[in-house]
Amino acid sequence: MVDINKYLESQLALANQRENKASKKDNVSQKSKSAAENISKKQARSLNKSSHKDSYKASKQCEKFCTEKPSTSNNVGSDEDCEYLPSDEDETADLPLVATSRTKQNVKRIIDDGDIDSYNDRIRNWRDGITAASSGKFEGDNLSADIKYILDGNKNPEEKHELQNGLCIPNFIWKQLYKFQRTGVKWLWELHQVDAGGLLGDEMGLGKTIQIIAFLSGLANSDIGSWGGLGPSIIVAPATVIYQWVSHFHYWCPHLRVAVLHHTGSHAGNHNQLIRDLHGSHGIVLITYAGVVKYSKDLMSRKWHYIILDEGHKIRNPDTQVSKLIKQFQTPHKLIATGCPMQNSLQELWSLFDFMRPGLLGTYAAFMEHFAQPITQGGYANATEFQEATALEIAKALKSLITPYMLRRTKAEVQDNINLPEKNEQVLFCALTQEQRDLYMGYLMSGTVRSILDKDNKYGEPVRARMLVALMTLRKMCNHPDLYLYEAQDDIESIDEEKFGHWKRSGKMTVVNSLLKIWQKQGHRTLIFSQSRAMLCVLEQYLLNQGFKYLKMDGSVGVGQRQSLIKTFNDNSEYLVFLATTRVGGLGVNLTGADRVIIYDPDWNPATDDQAKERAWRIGQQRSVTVYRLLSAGTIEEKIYQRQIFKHFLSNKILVDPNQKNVLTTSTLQGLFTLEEPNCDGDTETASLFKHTKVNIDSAKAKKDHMQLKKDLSTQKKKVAAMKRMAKEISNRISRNAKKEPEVDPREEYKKKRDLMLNPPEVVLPEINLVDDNITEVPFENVLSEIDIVNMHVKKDYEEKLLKEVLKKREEEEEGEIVDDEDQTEKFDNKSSDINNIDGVEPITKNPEHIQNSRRDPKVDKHKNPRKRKHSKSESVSEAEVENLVAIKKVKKKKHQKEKDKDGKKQGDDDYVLSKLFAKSSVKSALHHDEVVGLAEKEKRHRMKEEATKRAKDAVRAIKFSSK
Ligand SMILES: Nc1ncnc2c1ncn2[C@@H]1O[C@H](COP(=O)(O)OP(=O)(O)OP(=O)(O)O)[C@@H](O)[C@H]1O
Repeated sequence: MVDINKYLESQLALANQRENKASKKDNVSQKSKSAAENISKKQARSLNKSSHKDSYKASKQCEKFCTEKPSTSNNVGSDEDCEYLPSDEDETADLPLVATSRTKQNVKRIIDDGDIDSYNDRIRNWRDGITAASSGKFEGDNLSADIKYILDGNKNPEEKHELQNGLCIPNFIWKQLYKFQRTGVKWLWELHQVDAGGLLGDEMGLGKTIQIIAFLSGLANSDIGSWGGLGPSIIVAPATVIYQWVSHFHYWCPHLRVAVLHHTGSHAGNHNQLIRDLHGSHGIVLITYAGVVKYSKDLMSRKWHYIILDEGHKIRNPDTQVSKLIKQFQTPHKLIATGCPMQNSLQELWSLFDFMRPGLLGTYAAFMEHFAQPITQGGYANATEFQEATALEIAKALKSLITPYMLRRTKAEVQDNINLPEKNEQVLFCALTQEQRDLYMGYLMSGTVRSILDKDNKYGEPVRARMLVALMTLRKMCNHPDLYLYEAQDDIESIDEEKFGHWKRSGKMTVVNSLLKIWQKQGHRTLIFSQSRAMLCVLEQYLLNQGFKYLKMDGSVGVGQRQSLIKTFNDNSEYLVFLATTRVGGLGVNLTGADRVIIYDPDWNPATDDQAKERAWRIGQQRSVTVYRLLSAGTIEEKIYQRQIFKHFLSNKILVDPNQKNVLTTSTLQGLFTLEEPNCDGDTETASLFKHTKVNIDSAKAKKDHMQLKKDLSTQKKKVAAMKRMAKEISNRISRNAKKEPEVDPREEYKKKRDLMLNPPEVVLPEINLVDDNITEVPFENVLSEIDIVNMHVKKDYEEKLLKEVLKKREEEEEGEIVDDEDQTEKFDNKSSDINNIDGVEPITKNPEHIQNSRRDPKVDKHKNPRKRKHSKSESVSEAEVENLVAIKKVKKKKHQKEKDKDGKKQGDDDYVLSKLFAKSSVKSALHHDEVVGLAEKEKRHRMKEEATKRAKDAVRAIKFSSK
């Protein structure tokens, strides 16, 4: 007989063994398991409490755990900083004026014209300023564009530039505009004349604000139309940039009254009174998107001339209250300004056009069926050939439908005008720490995740809500284990404050730590963006501990103070870091004081991250910019990045090139809830998908470059020290002599300088505008793109021939360059093997195309600068005819070489930083972001096309000229 007790005991022992084996196999600690259990219970409770129908509420409930951390207790919760939520939820908060103590320092507020007395004071000061500037006595600091115009030696600030059909733009603005911005103003004027709405979609940082202000100022200065110029208008903008508009208006168009309809505005009293006053004086109401919801009834009770939506993609979701309300405004003119007209899906484009050109894209249902669906379908990598062909044709049709009402220029297209410094953008795949890995795995095995992946859904809860919560939890772990553990903890007392948020416990923070330390030494200033306020607090604590001086901007900083905070950072180089949430600090603002950007965590919406990084790389930036997007390797963050790439592809297909090819397939639900191990090459999924874009580092060369740079710096330092000594000696001598010589009156000095400014020695100024507005008749549809004009007039085969010629010429030039650089290439080849010997770094195969690209410097292409070309007569003469020409070429070549060397060093700087990170194994691999989203390739093609087009234009001109 079998002893039942013995049998049971043996079974129990076996079961225990199995369990132990299993737990050994899943490699997850007890701490991780209990944290996952705890959090699963808590999340289930919070889901039960919230409405199951509303997944958004559920995810917010979860988010609360994070924002309730002790270190953030002084912060006010705000929808602006919705942590980790898909970004279709927008900033809608009407925030009270609260600022952390650190942000209060040195911050001077910008005052709008809501209060009539302060408006009158400002106008009086401005008029006094004009008088003072005209008589050479201006000493104030309230500089406006017209005063600067006088100080620059121009006598009459009333001079105007007249466009066709009578729009008069003050010269002090017109002369400041870049050529492409002038085209933008003309385009706005064309739209105005045909009563059409439009979308100014220039890439971020190209001065959409200034183009709109120049145009409005033109209207205000011209007696035209039923309003006799500019009528009362509304500008809707995100809270963070509302005061940026005020300061831009005060600078460029000082006489206009612009008032902020928001509780931070200077107007005290009834808002209806303010609306009435502004309406009566043809002023401008500046209002936030949340403000439109609040005051829509009062605003809509009057007729307005213009309604302009800055960052108009805020109405991309047609179902939100704000979109619906804004579309009810019946103004004759409607404009949208946004650098990201399409972010996630085609429905967004429909929504924007539904505001400014209702009916153009049909009804929502028809658009989705006939346009959106086939284009999206044809975009997947597994689409059939027919689906692809259909998508291409429909995308082309859609592009040509919207083109007349949308003007979009990229930075690459206008680089010759604006001369932006280099930008290097990379995606760094950071290793998780052991603790993060353990927690991640533990949570993947928890009940919450199991219930999501359960096909039968026997748990009965809405999957979307649970999924959002689970994804947010994983993202917290990727950022820092404590964001998760704090939430999982039952007992807050047990939290070890010493260790809480320590940088060594997070892979990405380890990378940040290394980056900041190197950059501090190199004299760079950094913007750090995170989706999450809790993460910002962890980062803030780190910065405090390390003694880095920083400023921080999130939803808790009052709307009225944000602009001043930004100015403080830009003006004071003592602040090394600017911390901001992506939603608050990433939209519309100018943060050119920094030249390094870290995007700490990716957003589902690529435009949110793109917006953030563009804060530094924009007009006004003097230094080359490096952007690092941090991703935790193998985690949910990689999947988010892959979604970003797909969305990029979709918007490029409509806005840029319908022929764009996709590389990604649809991802599965299971795929989101995995932790991928690197493959045999050490790459995770994304890195191996985009292997061709991998960053190649010659660590030995990087080190050498770095040492050289250091040496240069120390030589420079020595030179500076010697110069200082000399300066001291000279100043001693001067002070000895000073007793003998009469003192120079500083007023006399100033007078002399002013006289020189007012009557400068005669210089022949280069003519900037190639086309005279008064004599050129440019039909409306053609103002959109000069390239299109030529394309329409020039035969296709002729174009192809030109293209071939250009390509041939390029090849020849490149060959020349390659021969020049052969020695260097050899060195590169020999040393590139060094990096393969570093621990934790996978072997890197050199991509010859990448090396070639990095050698090519578009800035030095002599055909690129139309201004120079116009005045360089020597170019039309052969070298043999003009002796000096060779010398000019040589000089140019030297300059070319110098610029190349400089860029090489900049690149070396970045390579050095990366090689350090690789050496520490904190970064697994790195990709070139621009190449991943296909932009680099596109830019290359664009430049080629541009060159061919320019030639075609010249040819057309030559033919016209010859027939005269
Ligand atoms: N012609 C110009 N002269 C001087 N500064 C300019 C000019 N054009 C633009 N800028 C400056 O460039 C910066 C970017 O301009 P602006 O904020 O208008 O860009 P944007 O296209 O609206 O960007 P975003 O899409 O990010 O809001 C500003 O600091 C602006 O003052």
